Amino acid sequence: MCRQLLNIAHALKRAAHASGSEAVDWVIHLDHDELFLPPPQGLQAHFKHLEASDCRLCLYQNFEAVPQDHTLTPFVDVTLFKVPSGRVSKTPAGMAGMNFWARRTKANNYFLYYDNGKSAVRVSRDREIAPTSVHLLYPPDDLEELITGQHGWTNFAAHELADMNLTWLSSSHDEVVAASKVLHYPATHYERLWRKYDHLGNFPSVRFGGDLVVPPSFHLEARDEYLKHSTKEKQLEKLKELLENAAFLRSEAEVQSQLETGSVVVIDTVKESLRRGVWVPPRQLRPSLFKMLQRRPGVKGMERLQTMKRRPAEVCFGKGGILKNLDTALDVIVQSLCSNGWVACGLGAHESLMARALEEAKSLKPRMSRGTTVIQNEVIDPNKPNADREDQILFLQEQGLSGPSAAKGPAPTLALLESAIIDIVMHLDPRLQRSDLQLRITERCDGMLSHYEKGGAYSAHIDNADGDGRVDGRVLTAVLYLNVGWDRYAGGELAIFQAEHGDIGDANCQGKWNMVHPEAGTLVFLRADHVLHEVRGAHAERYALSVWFCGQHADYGGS
Ligand SMILES: O=C(O)CCC(=O)C(=O)O
Ligand SMILES: [Fe+2]
Repeated sequence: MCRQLLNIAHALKRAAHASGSEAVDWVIHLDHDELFLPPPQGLQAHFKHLEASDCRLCLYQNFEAVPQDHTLTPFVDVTLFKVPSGRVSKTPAGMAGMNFWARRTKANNYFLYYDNGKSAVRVSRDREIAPTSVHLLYPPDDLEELITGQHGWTNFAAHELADMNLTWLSSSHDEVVAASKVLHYPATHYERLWRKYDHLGNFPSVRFGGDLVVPPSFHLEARDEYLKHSTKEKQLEKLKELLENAAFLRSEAEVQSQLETGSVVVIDTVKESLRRGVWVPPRQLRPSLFKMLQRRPGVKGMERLQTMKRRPAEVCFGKGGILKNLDTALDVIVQSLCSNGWVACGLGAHESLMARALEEAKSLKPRMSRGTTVIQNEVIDPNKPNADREDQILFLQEQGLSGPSAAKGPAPTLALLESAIIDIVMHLDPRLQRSDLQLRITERCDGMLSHYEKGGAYSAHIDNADGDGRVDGRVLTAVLYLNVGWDRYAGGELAIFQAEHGDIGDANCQGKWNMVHPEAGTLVFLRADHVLHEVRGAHAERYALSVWFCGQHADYGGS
């Protein structure tokens, strides 16, 4: 550790005083078993981008190599990486993926070695700084300025920062930062593992004179395995077993199943680059914010789209609904989302259940408040005369209406329907990952109950038109209507625009509006970040339960 700190101090000193061809603007500390994977646009553009925002420090997460066989040339052979825990979906599948790995070590470790990231720091000329640690290169004197000016960025998820005492960093959702990563190849051959522990020998479980206790870990398990045996042959054999059991995926089926849980990701850009001898950038995986905003039609464009033809939407699976044809239904939903961006289906819940849900929704009316629109993190005042939505809303969990005590509360049926929607989407998730959309659901939002009446409408919009201001924005909207005995003459249709020619932002876009009646049991899925839709004036009381799901590209991190 001392040697590493001295190395960094030396590098920073040289960087600060260097000039001409030696001049250096940024320093990043990497071990020799690590690589910095720049974002899709390439290193140059990335750092320019950061400089433009006057960022002084970036902290990148690391991705831990998962070998499929022993190799001494991991950079050319390993293409599977464990995804940092903060970026693994908190869905049942994601949790199963994390547990799959944890169960493989005595200490229940997900990452075998460290899972904090590595930082890059911008160097000021003629100014020497001492690094804070090998992982966090920020100059301690600058901390206050970094905090107040929000000059430190990280691609760690915001909810992870508190655990690492890093709340002073801002978690950036910018796709350029989020796509940059450190690839860590800590143990890819049993002989190298043996050498490490042969070198370290019987090291103590405490560091810094006892101030830091090394927690139970794969590191200590490997030390103990080494010490337990006296001959080199035996030590090699046992460490080989240990490494394979903890770190390797040996069959295609195992690889496939972990790719599906989202605990691992394929990153073959390093291998490809070394093989071809030129830098092969990872492909761009997410549309940039600029492109997303460009996709939104302007006022004139919207007026034009409003003149396009309207037709009744097809509602799939009729009375039997999704629940009675689950497997086929899931396939049809994914197929429609791929080709059209939306689908309307019957849920198949019993009519009496829907009637109870409607009663519960009505009883909650006094607790509802005006829906708000958020554009680029700014809440638009719903009382402004030109407000785009006229609904009343309520969030279930926020109001204590879902969760373990839901059964005793005033809305057990709504809570049940919310879990049914979530269950269906959890089943859709692996299919969406394999589909052309290559979409992985990573999170869900609190269920929202909405109410429209007296001609109330919600003008044409895309739910997540600007990235939602977070790393994984909303990608899927699910809306279940609760209106038993809905009178079709009362309007209130959900109108979904489907482009047939061009994109909705293009001046010559052509397409049709698909009109869905908000009848009890009709469940609509639409792509939250793509599909333009509106609620037409509703002249009767209109209730719906919506759940949004966040996600990311399934092979996020490069192909
Ligand atoms: O209730 C509906 O039909 C959809 C409402 C909607 O578009 C929204 O809340 O974003
Ligand atoms: Fe919407």
